[in-house]
Amino acid sequence: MTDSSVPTLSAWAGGEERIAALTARFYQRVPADPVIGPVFANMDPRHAAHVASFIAEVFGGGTPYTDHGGSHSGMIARHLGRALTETQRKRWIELMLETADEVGLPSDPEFRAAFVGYLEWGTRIAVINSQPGVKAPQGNPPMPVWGWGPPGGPYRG
Ligand code: HEM
Repeated sequence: MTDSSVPTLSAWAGGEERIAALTARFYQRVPADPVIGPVFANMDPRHAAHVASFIAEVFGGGTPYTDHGGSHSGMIARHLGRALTETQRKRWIELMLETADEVGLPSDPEFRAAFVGYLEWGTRIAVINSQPGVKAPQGNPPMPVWGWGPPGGPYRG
């Protein structure tokens, strides 16, 4: 049984709109970044919005990504063959966390622990899937689901 008085990570962050503000600013900053700028040289103009709806869905904010035809396997497919490096992964996270501060995402310990945990997990999965020879997933793997984790709920002082 889930406790309905505990907000989802998406709701705590401010919903898909706030997550979209985060990704919009992040991908605005990306082109000027010497480490990850080149990785996104041919970025789709809707990329930031797609990543926002993906994260909102993973964070319990409804199904905006799958409602628009997205799937976990589709997301994985976008990373295949890119041979992402650990240096690029680390810079992606660093820039994302700087941007989270810049756009004022909640900074309480509970939210940030869950957020960083997801970014660590998600970026490592992206790097693994991007290595040469990794094939597209079979079938239709479910969307990941991320919650509050060990802290167990939002910061209440
Ligand atoms: C939690 C971590 C991550 C998430 C949730 C994520 C999510 C996504 C999603 C949803 C797409 C598909 C977007 C679309 O359909 O337009 C995508 C594409 C892509 N991702 Fe990621 N990603 C993550 C990590 C990374 C990292 C660490 C890198 C590289 C350092 C990366 C590089 C890319 C690139 C280059 C594309 C294709 C962009 C384009 O050309 O339009 N991703 N990602």
